Order: sequence, then structure tokens, then C-alpha cells
Amino acid sequence: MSDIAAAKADLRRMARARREALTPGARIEAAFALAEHVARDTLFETVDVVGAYLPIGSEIDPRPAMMALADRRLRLAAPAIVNGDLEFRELLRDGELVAQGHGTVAPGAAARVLAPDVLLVPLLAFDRRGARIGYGRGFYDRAIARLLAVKPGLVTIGLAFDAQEVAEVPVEPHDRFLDRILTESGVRVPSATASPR
Ligand SMILES: Nc1nc2c(c(=O)[nH]1)N(C=O)[C@@H](CNc1ccc(C(=O)N[C@@H](CCC(=O)O)C(=O)O)cc1)CN2
Ligand SMILES: Nc1ncnc2c1ncn2[C@@H]1O[C@H](COP(=O)(O)OP(=O)(O)OP(=O)(O)O)[C@@H](O)[C@H]1O
Repeated sequence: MSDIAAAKADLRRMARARREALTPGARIEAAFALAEHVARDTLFETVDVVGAYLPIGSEIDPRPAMMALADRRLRLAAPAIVNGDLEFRELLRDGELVAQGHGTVAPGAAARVLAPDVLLVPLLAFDRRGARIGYGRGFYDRAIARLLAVKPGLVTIGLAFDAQEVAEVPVEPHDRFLDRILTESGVRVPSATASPR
């Protein structure tokens, strides 16, 4: 394992423990605070499709925020794993959900595939540059690279608890910095630094 891969593995363990230490009450408050921020954010006045996620484990719950977006007439999509890559499928009320492995569920194969204008990205840890680390399978790194190729204006927003912030996430050449981080205390626009490449 490279030094960076080892540092990432340590950081994942630490960040997961921090996320799991939050109380149920704090989690619920944080999820509703996200919804309030999203309801006021002018970014969503000019976009159509938001790629979100259905939470697992101790991830911050984006569903109140997704409801706020649906109220604003945006279309929602959630990631399905297809041939090792993420495909964003339209999330509809009463739509079928299928198990994806890793404890996740996604809209079924009959759902429409949408190209998100904004992507809400789950994460274990982030830093002030907008670097993030996830579960280490590279799904989001690859999906963001692929989506940016067809939609250069894609806005990526990491969703997290304030407690997920760390001094510095180790970055590799494939890592992409997030355009924004949204936590219970509001939106942060990372310090302007270019992604590793
Ligand atoms: N909510 C959610 N959906 C998602 C992701 C995610 O991170 N979060 N993904 C992002 O890639 C994709 C699914 N890939 C995943 C890959 C690995 C693990 C994973 O390692 N899970 C932990 C257990 C999670 C927990 O309970 O905290 C594990 O298996 O040890 C999860 C999802 C697409 N859907
Ligand atoms: N754009 C890409 N193209 C090809 N492989 C990639 C790309 N991005 C990441 N990978 C591969 O994915 C693996 C995991 O990357 P990394 O450790 O950054 O995961 P992560 O950011 O924690 O995971 P995730 O994106 O799933 O949340 C690495 O082995 C990396 O080589």
C-alpha cells in the first residue's frame, strides 16, 4: 500500500468513528438544517436535475433536503451501481427500489437515467480545500470525472456534519476537489485551489 493509501485508510477509520459518535438528536437536527440551507440556496433556481443519495450507516441524511428540492420542482436522481460505475436514476415517489450491495438501495433498471446538474456527494471526511474521502472504492471519483466530461458545469457539493472536517485529506492525482461543502452550519465554498491535476 502506498503512503497515501495508508494515510487514507487511517483517516477513514478516524472519520467514521467521529461520524458514528454523533447523537441521534444531533443527526436529525443536522439533516433538517441541511434542508433549510438548500431551501434558501439560489443555486437551485437555475438547475433541473440533482443527483443525491439514499443514506447508509452514519451518513448525514440528505432526504429532508431532497424533499426541499422536490418542492422547488427539481428532479432527483440516486446512484445505482452498473458495471462498477454509478448511474444516476430518477427517484420518484412509489418508484421501485432495488438492493445494490454495500447496504445501499437504488431506483430499479426501469427508472430513467438522468444527467445531474448538481451532485450531492456523501463523504467520510473533507478539508477546507474541498478534498474529500469516501469509502475507498473510487465510485464518486470516477462518476464525477465521467459526468464532468459531458457536463463541464456540473456543481459538486459534499454533504457532511461539521465534525467530518479535518485539517488535510491526503490527495492523489485522481481526486477532484468539491465545489462546495454543505454542513448543518451552512455552505462553505472551499479556498480556491486547483484539483491535483
Ligand atoms: N448512501 C450512499 N450511497 C452510495 C454510496 C455511498 O457512499 N453512500 N456509494 C459510494 O461509493 C455508492 C455505493 N458504494 C459503496 C461502496 C462501499 C461502501 C462501504 O464500504 N460501506 C461500508 C459500510 C457503510 C456503513 O455502514 O457505514 C462497508 O461496507 O464497510 C458503501 C457504498 C453508491 N451509493
Ligand atoms: N477517475 C478515476 N478513474 C479511474 N480510477 C479511479 C478514478 N478515481 C479513483 N479511481 C480509483 O478508485 C480507487 C479509490 O480511490 P479513493 O481512495 O480516492 O476513494 P474514495 O474517494 O475514498 O472513494 P469514493 O469515491 O468511492 O467515495 C483508487 O484505487 C483509484 O485508483
